[in-house]
Amino acid sequence: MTAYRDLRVALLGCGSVGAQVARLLLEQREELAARTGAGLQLVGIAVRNIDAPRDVELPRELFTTDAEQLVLGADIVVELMGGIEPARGLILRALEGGADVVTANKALIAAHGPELADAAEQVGAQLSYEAAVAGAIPIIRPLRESLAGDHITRVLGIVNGSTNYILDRMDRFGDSAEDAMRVASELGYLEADPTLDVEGYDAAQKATILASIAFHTEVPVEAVYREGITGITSAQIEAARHAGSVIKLLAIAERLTAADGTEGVSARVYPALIDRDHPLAAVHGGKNAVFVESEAAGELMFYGAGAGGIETASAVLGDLVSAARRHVAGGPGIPGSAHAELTVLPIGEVSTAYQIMLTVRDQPGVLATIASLLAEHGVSAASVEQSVTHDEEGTATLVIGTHQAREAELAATVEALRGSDAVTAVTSVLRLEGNS
Ligand SMILES: NC(=O)C1=CN([C@@H]2O[C@H](COP(=O)(O)OP(=O)(O)OC[C@H]3O[C@@H](n4cnc5c(N)ncnc54)[C@H](O)[C@@H]3O)[C@@H](O)[C@H]2O)C=CC1
Ligand SMILES: N[C@@H](CC=O)C(=O)O
Ligand code: NA
Repeated sequence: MTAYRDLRVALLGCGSVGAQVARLLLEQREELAARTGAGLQLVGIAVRNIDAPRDVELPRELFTTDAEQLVLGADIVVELMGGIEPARGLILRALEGGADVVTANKALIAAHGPELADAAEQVGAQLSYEAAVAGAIPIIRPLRESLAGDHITRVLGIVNGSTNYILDRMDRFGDSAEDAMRVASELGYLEADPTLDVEGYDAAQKATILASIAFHTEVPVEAVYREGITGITSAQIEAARHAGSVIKLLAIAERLTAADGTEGVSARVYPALIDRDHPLAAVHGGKNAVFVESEAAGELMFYGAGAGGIETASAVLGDLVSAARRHVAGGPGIPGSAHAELTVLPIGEVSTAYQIMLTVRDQPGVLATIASLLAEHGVSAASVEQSVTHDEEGTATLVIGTHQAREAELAATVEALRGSDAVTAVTSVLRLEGNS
C-alpha cells in the first residue's frame, strides 16, 4: 500500500452537514488518500455538547468542546457550525496559522467574505465555500475557475429550495400560500427562522456571493435589493399561468449600464415571472438551479440539490479534496478576485419588463386613461388583457404586460396608477426575467 503524508483535518460542528462529512471522511479514507495523495486524518470534531444525539455514529474520542484548541495545528479546517461568531474568529485563526479553510457558511461569507479572503491571501492559504451557494450544485468553482476566462453577463438563480417548493406547490397543485408554507414547514424545508427563507434573506446572501465572484467585485449583502414571497397570492400564480409564465424567487446578478453611462452590477432577489419555456421554469419542488449567461460560453445551467446533509457534504468534500491537493502540490491557494471594482447599482437602474394587474372602473375611456398614464412615464404596454370578472361594483381586472422599462420609471407609473380615479387598486406588479 502507498504511504501517504497525513493532513490534519479539524471539523467544527457536527449537525446535518458536519456529521455526514465526518462519516464520509472516515468511510472513504483510503479512496480519498488515493485521489489526493495525502491521508485526510480527521483529528477532531468540535461540538457544543459531546453527548448530544446524532444521526451518524462517530468515534466518541473525536469529539471536543474546545474548538479553539482544535484549529491549532490543523492543515485543513472545515467549518460547519453556521452563524457569524465564533465561526469567523475560528476561521481567521485557522487562516492566520496557514491552514486551508472549507466552509458552507453562506451567512458568514456574505457578511465577511472579503475579510476572510484577504486573511487567506496574506498567507497563501485557500478559502473554499462551494456548499455555501446551492448546496451540492457545483457553481462556485465553475464561476471561479471554469469560466475564469469568460465574461459573465448575468446569473439567474433559484437558490432557495424551500421557497421554490412553496411556489411550485401553489402553481402545480393549486395550494394556497398558507397551505404550501405549512407543508414546507412539516417537511422541515424551512430554516429555524423561516423569515430567512420567505423574506429572501437566504437568497440575498447567495446573490451577494454569486455577484461578487461572477463580476470580480465586492458586492456587500446590504446592497442586494430584496423582496420575499410572502405577498404572492394564488391570483398572481393564476395570472402567471394564463400568461404562459411561472413565478420563481430569483437571485439575480447582472452586469448593467446605468442611465448616466456608469458600468456596474446589480444584485437583487425577488419573485419574478419567468417564461414556461425557460429552463428555470422546470425547476420543481425543493431543487435549486443557477442559469449563467456569458459572452463566450453562452447559456449554461447548473441544477440539483441545494440542501440536505449528505448532498451538501458532497460539495464540502470536493473543497476538502482540492485543499488537500494544494497541500500536496504546494504553492498558494487561488486568491479571491475583486479587481474589477464595478459600481454596485441601485434597483432604480435595473430595466425589465413588467406585468401589472389592476382593478379598474369598467367605464368607457378607462383604457385610454391608463395608456396615457403609462406613456407619460416612458413605459409602453406590450399587451393589455381585460379579465372576464366584471363585478356588481362595476370594476374589471386588467393585466398589462409592458416592454422593458427602468425600475424608477415603473415605480413612478405605479404611483400614478394608484392615484388615478380610473383605478380602484393595483393588485400586483411583477417583473419578467430570463429574456435577453
Ligand atoms: N443543512 C443544509 O442543507 C445546508 C447547510 N448549509 C450551511 O452549513 C452549515 C451547517 O449547517 P447544518 O449542518 O444544517 O447546521 P446544524 O444546525 O444541523 O449543525 C450545526 C452544528 O454546529 C454546532 N455548533 C454551533 N455552534 C457551535 C459552537 N460554538 N461550538 C461548537 N459547535 C457548534 C451545533 O451544535 C450543530 O451540531 C451552516 O452554515 C449552513 O448554513 C449550507 C447549505 C445547505
Ligand atoms: N433554507 C435553505 C437551505 C439551504 O441553503 C433553502 O431553503 O434552500
Ligand atoms: Na454549491
